[in-house]
Amino acid sequence: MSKKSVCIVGSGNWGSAIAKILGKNAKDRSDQFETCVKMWMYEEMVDGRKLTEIVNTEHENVKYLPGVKIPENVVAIPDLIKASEDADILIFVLPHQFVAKTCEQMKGKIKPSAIAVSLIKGVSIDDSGMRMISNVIKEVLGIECCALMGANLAGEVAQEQFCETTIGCAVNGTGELLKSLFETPYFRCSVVTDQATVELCGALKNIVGIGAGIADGLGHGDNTKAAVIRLGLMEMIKFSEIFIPGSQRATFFESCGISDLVATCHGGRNRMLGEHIVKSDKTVKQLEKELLKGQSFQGPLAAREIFKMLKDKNLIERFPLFVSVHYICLRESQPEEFINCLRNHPEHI
Ligand SMILES: NC(=O)C1=CN([C@@H]2O[C@H](COP(=O)(O)OP(=O)(O)OC[C@H]3O[C@@H](n4cnc5c(N)ncnc54)[C@H](O)[C@@H]3O)[C@@H](O)[C@H]2O)C=CC1
Ligand SMILES: O=C(CO)COP(=O)(O)O
Repeated sequence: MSKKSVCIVGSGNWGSAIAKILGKNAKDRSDQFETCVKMWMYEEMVDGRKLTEIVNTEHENVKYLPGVKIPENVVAIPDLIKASEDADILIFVLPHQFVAKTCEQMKGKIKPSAIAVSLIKGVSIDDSGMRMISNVIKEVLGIECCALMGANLAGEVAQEQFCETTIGCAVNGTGELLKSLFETPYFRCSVVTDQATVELCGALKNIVGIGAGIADGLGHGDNTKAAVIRLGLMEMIKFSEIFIPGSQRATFFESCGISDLVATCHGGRNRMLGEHIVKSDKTVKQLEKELLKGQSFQGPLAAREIFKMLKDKNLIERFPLFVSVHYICLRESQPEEFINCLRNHPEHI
């Protein structure tokens, strides 16, 4: 079998943490993978220097993952086509709003035999309905695309603290190939075939994470947070039953399901957003700029997209938690209303 070359499409907080894993594994498993891992970087200036130049000389993404060394065999490249044209495995790890445009630029310029894996937590909604991000990648590029999601807060993964993740992949053999690319003693990968549910969990848990932050901001404790997690999980399951034919309940017990939900509701950026929505009167956009300094909250966009789906299908009453988070993010509803939403949730009737 010829060696596979790897390109990471994206280089933010999670992209940089995963670059640390992939760089080491590509080097250690040189019978399977090319040692050089290319990383496409959306170029920007940091203190008067190009970020790609900083990464390639100091081997650290000083803007998105400061304090963590990235292996020297990971090379940051500002030109998307140069980074991706020779790759056998494309790892997509961008905020979900940038995926379609990025893929359009790559269309027709990558290896037709390449495979992709999406680490992106979000969905794409348009007039034709909902598509998983892997489907957007698949349709634009015409290649196979799997998904990898789990309870994987980037900073903790970069510190090599133990965690699990889920690879969603229905194609025989590809899941095992991806497992051997990603797995480390501190990053354990399980492969499941129910890929759509894996991806949907990744998108929906960000909405629930904002709800957990709202409860925190209002001064509520662990019992309330547990209720947010349970009711959020029930809405996630119900949503998947309605919108994903064949979705399996067991997938919610993988890392991509309950574990990611718990991690996000305790330590995620979306949880932090919810808390600050309560404690200030700033917009989500202002809070993103101030709190994340270039990183991105994926929850508010997911809440807007899911709200649109629910409205189109006349299902708003059945998903009060998702809907309440959406209105609070828009500042069209007071954060205190979130607790009423929990109190009156249809799960209690
Ligand atoms: N950060 C985390 O702990 C985790 C994040 N994820 C998911 O991974 C995905 C990527 O997240 P992060 O790496 O954290 O990104 P991030 O939140 O750090 O976003 C910043 C990235 O977006 C890039 N960017 C800005 N404008 C762009 C444009 N116009 N086109 C293309 N790229 C642009 C920036 O260069 C930077 O690389 C998201 O879907 C997120 O939900 C998944 C697991 C963990
Ligand atoms: O997906 C994540 C952890 O698995 C990160 O969540 P946040 O985007 O809320 O930080």
